[in-house]
Amino acid sequence: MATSTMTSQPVPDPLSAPNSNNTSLNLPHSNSMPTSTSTSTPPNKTLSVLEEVEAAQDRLRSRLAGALTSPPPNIPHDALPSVPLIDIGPSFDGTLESRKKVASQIRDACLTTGFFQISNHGVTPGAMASVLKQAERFFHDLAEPKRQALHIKHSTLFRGYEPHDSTYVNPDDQNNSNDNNNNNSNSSSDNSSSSSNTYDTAEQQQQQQETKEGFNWGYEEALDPTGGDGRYVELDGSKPDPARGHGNVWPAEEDLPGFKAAIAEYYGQVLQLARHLFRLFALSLGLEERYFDELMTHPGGIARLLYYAGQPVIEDEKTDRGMNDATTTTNTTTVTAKKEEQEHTTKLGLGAHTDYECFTLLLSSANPGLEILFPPSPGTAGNPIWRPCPVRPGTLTVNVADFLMRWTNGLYKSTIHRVVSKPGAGERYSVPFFFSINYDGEVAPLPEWCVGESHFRPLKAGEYVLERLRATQILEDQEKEEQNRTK
Ligand SMILES: O=C(O)CCC(=O)C(=O)O
Ligand SMILES: [Fe+2]
Repeated sequence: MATSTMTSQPVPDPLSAPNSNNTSLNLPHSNSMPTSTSTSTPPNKTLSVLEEVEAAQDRLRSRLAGALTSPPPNIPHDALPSVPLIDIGPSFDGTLESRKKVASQIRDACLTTGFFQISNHGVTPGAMASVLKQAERFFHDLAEPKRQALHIKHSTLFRGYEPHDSTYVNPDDQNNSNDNNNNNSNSSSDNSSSSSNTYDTAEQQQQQQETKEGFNWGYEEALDPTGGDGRYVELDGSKPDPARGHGNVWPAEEDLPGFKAAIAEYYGQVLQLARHLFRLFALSLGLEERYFDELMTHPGGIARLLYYAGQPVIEDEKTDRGMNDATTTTNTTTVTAKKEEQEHTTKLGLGAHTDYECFTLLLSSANPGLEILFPPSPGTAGNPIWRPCPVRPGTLTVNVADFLMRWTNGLYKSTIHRVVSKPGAGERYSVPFFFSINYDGEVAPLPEWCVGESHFRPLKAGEYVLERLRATQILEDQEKEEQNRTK
C-alpha cells in the first residue's frame, strides 16, 4: 500500500550497505542459480521496526532525487528501461524444468526493474472484467451515505472506504518533479507526467490531496479457495474480531447485488495465483520450490478497488500536440505555455511510494496512469526516470514490495511507482492485491549462499506491515494538523 513521507532524522539504512545493491554478489544470469557470496559489511540488525520504517522513508526520498519526467533528448525509445512481459503459461505445464525457466525470467526482472507483467496467468477474463465492473459500481452506483458508512476510520485494520481526501501526495515527489522540469524544459516533446506543483497557500495545498478513492478488504478464510488452515491472524497477531474494528466490511447485498460474490471470485483466483507465483519466487532464488509453503497457509492479503477520476481535456491540446511535433512551424511560446498548463493540470492520483508486503498483483482498466521510477541507466544519463507502465490488456502487473526486498537483503528491488492523471485521461480503475506471507510467520533470514549475510533481524510479517501502515496514518494526521494551522 502507498506510503507518504515522514519527517525524521535519517537513520542508518541497512539496504544502502554495499552488498545490498547486487554489486558484490556475482549474481547469476538467466537460467543459472545463485552462487555463494560474502560481505565485509557487518550486519546491522539493531534497528527497531520504527527505525526501519524511517530508513525506508529516507530511502524513498533519496531515490526520488534528480528523477527525470521525460527522456533526455535524442534517446531512442528502446534504450529506455521498460517493464518485461513474462508468459507464465509454461509454469503450469507440470514440469519443474518449465517452472525453472519462468522463475529465471522472474529473477531477472526482480534484480533490475522490480516490475514485470504476466500473461497466461490463469485468472479468468470473466473474473477480471467483473471485479473492475464492481469498482465502477461501488464508486458510481452506491449512494454516498452508504459508502461513508463503510469509512476506513471505523476500522482498526484499514478496511473499508477511503475517500479521496483521506490521503496526501508525497511532497518529495512534488519538489523533485519541479526541479526536474526546470532542468528539462527544452527536452523532448514526450510529455511524461509531471506533478510539478508547489503549494504556498492553504487553498493550493488542498490540491496536494491524492485523487484516488479506495475500498479495502483483507484475507478471510471464506475468500480462500483452500478454506485456510483455521489459524488466520490479523496484522497485530490477534484473531479477527468485528467488535474491535477487525474484519472486512461490505456494502449490503441489496445495495449492490452480486458485489461480494464477484470480489470473492476474483480474490480467490488471484490468491491462488499469488501462491503459485511465490513458489516461482522460491525457485528464482535458488530455493526449494516449496520453501515458503508453510508461510502461506493463512496469508495476509489486503486488496482494494481504486478509482481515479478522469481529467478534463485542455482546449486546443490536440492542435498544440501536433505543433509540438512539427518543430519548424511551432509558435514556441504558445506551446510552452500549453505544456506548462498541462503539467499543472496533471493530477497525482497516488503519490510516489513503494508497496509494503512481499509482492503486489495489479489489475487495471485500459486507461493508463501508472508510472514507474526506473533506476539510473546509461540511456537516462545516470538519472532515475519516470516511465509509464505499459497497458497490456489481459495481463497482470507484478511488483516486488519492501518486505521481500528486506527479506532478500535488497537483492530483489522494490521499485517506486505512482499514478498520474493527465489532461484528457479517462477514468481509471485498478485492483491491487498485496500478497504477504502469514502475518504471524516468523521470518528467519534466507540462507547466506542465496542473498548474503542478512542485514535484518527476524520479525513477523504482520509486525512490519502494520508499522508501515501506521506510519502512513501518523503522517496523514500530521499533515492534516499542518493544513489546519495554515488555514
Ligand atoms: O492504481 C494503480 O495502478 C496502482 C496502485 C498502487 O500502486 C497501490 O495501491 O499501491
Ligand atoms: Fe503501489
